[in-house]
Amino acid sequence: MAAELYTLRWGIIATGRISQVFTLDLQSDPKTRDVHDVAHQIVAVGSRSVESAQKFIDQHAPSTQATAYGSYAGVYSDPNVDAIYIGTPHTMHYENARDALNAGKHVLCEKATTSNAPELRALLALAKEKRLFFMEAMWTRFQPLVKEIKRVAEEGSLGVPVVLHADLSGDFDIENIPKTHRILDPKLGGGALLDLGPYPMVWAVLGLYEHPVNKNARPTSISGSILKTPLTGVDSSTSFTLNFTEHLHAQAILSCSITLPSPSPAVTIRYRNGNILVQPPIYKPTTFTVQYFDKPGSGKVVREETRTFSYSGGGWYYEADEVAQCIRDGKLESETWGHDKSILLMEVFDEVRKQGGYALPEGVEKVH
Ligand SMILES: NC(=O)C1=CN([C@@H]2O[C@H](COP(=O)(O)OP(=O)(O)OC[C@H]3O[C@@H](n4cnc5c(N)ncnc54)[C@H](OP(=O)(O)O)[C@@H]3O)[C@@H](O)[C@H]2O)C=CC1
Ligand SMILES: O=C1OC[C@@H](O)[C@H](O)[C@H]1O
Repeated sequence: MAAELYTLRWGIIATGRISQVFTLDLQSDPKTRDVHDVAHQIVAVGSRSVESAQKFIDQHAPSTQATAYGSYAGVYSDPNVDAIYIGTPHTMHYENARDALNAGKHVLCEKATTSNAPELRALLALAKEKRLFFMEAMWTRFQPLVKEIKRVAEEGSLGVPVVLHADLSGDFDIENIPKTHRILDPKLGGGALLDLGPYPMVWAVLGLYEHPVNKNARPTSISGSILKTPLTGVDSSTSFTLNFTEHLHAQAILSCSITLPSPSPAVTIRYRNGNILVQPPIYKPTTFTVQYFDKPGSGKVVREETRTFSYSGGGWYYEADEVAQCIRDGKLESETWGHDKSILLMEVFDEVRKQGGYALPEGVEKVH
């Protein structure tokens, strides 16, 4: 018997770049990715101006008959909306998600989920109290290639992980963009760590934290180093290391920069029996290679398999399908990217910012 179709009705908050591509992906037919049990409908778009919301609908969702609102609050109070997608800059996520939850809506919130871990903890407590679903929009974790890497990493041939390197960097042309751009403005949580850091972290979570031998044990130590740009004082390059020593003896060496592209491979997970190499971009990789050694620890590669994945659209629809399936099933969090992982990310970022001396301007962090 065919599964009954559940349609999730979305309200989109903000009309910037990520909201545009996410909205396009929501409109792609789930059957094209072999999803037959959930569908998506865009019913409302909220912007700081109604003209911008209407322009967004005309350009990116013309066949949806979505309602345009000149405020985010309009979307929160629309009775036709089930779930809110939050695509504002990082430092607004806390207030936006709080208001959406207080209005009784489920939430999918862009990364970095909040400005700091206390804000996220407050949101998660609120979501729990209201019995509403909340998920960080960690789209990478839901992509088929990433799920396949997890299968390879855990099927046993490679043994336990020892060292994981992951980098996400990009040349944001920081000398020439306005200092008010979200990547440079400290009031918007600018810099590499909060914008790009979630991606090296998703690989550390997948390769080490989630590894069955690790039993979801958190890192036992975190050390970070921050290089700030004199332009605005945000971090232009950041590196951080996590040790997982409770059940593994493994280390994640992570980095991000807004001044140059990533190296290739940009993720390397090193095991006693081989390596997994992932080509950039690590937020949406299409190619990975698995290398197997002749004997444990030798480093002599005797077998190598490279696999390439492709799919149409942007790849954000996988996380949207997860949200729809979870809400349909009455879940309050995703089993794949649960609250523990979002908290871990924010706690790591708080610690790295503390060690690196990157404090957000007074008043930006709403909960301490
Ligand atoms: N998952 C992914 O692949 C990606 C995620 N992101 C995340 O999405 C978020 C937004 O990024 P992105 O779309 O690139 O950003 P943009 O600057 O393109 O858009 C942000 C939008 O937020 C709204 N906004 C509200 N207040 C402000 C403010 N004070 N300054 C600027 N914008 C404001 C605006 O919409 P309006 O005027 O309609 O209110 C604006 O268009 C970030 O947290 C980022 O980390 C970004 C890129 C990719
Ligand atoms: O989420 C993201 O992924 C790609 C990056 O270029 C972007 O800045 C970031 O927000």
